Amino acid sequence: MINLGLSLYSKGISPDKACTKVSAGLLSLVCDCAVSVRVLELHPFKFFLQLKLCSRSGMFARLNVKLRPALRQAQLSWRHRTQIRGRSDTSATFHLHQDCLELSYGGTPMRFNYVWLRDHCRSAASYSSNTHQRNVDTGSIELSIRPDRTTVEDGHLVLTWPDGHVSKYSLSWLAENSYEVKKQSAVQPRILWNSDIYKKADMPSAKYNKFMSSDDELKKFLQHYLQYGIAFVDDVPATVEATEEVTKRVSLIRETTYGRMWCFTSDFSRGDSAYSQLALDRHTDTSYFQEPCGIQVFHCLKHEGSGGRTLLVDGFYAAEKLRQKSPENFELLATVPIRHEYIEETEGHRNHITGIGPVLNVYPWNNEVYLMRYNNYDRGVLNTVPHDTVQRWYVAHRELTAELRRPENELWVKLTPGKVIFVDNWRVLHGRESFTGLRQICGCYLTRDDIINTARCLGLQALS
Ligand SMILES: C[N+](C)(C)CCCC[C@H](N)C(=O)O
Ligand SMILES: O=C(O)CCC(=O)C(=O)O
Ligand SMILES: [Fe+2]
Repeated sequence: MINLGLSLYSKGISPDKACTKVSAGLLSLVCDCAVSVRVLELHPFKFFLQLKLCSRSGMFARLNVKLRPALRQAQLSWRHRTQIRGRSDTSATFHLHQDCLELSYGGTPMRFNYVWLRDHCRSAASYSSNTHQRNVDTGSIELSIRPDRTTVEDGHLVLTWPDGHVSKYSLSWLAENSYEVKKQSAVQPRILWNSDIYKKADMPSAKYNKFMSSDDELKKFLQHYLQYGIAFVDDVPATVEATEEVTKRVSLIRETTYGRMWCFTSDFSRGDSAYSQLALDRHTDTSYFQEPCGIQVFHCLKHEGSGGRTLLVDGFYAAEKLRQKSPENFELLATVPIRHEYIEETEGHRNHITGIGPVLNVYPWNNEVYLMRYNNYDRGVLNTVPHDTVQRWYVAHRELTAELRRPENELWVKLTPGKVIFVDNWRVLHGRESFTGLRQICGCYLTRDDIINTARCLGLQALS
């Protein structure tokens, strides 16, 4: 870890404000080693800003900048997150321990297990660079394996194994793939929002024609979606077909018991409150699936009446508030498995679906929330929790509910014909106001894997 003083040539930065006020390229930092740097990308994450920096001499680095909201002209401490790339003078040192090889490179000490190193050999015999698949038979690696010879040559760690096989790993590959670097990185850089933050960010909607024809427009849309968990396409013809066309640009449609593309109105055609005129409190959908649907798409094709606005709440913003205020309640919601259930017994439909998992799902290596299940309508009988935990669970659930219900966290939008919204159903809760008159909504669910696949193929950082 390197600690340097930094002067921030941008005033009034706080974690919340940073989300809206600062965008890539606006910050100029000068560090006390007299290297002036430019910000290429910026991702606010918890109490850090993640910056991708480029110096005049072309060095790249990713940094976590810790924010101290109280300071206006902030003196910030910063932490090296990954190696500095493109430097020929980057030195590396290694140490062979009993159980691992310790490598110091780019300021980060990293430990690599010996079996791991043999297992991750990238030589042609061990790994196919065409198919990106492993050829090594992991089951045949001696569990007590150690290299006979270890050197660093030309930016690579070179190991010779007892059977004579040589493995070469580029130092930057090792750094990028080390646990030490991963545990400091956000899998998905996000901008957490309340209504004010989202409105001030003033994110533009994509426009149908451009969205359908330009990959750049699609990329911008996906960047927006990945950062905020919601994104809009405007000027879409108010038909199911055009809505389907738009969704197919980003992902495969996930067919469910509601169909592939669905169209619903308040006709009680299904045994669920969505098919009524009632208000619906904030919730995530399909919490009763073992894997809740990743994305929900809505397009209001028609509304002749009043009310019916859509409510959106960033569940991860609320979860982070809970983590700050009551880490033990956060922990409880992240560990106690609960059941959600969908029981439908109507003339045309019989379904009984259940899914079990905690309200908050957190990656264990970096404590990042990646999925929230929150649906009080569909929450099943609570019998997966021992007696002495039940009361504590309700207290924790209440505290999360209070955060989710803060008026300042509510973003209300009226969906109108032409406006298609994509909602990250693992993160952003939706609800609706009660309404009168004929209101027709079409949409579909999408698979999360596929939208992220599209984003990654367009060069965006998504779940890396
Ligand atoms: C979207 N569509 C109207 C098709 C289905 C609605 C499903 C509603 C269910 N209670 C849930 O939250 O999953
Ligand atoms: O009617 C709406 O706006 C949304 C209803 C709902 O929650 C859903 O369909 O999942
Ligand atoms: Fe819903």
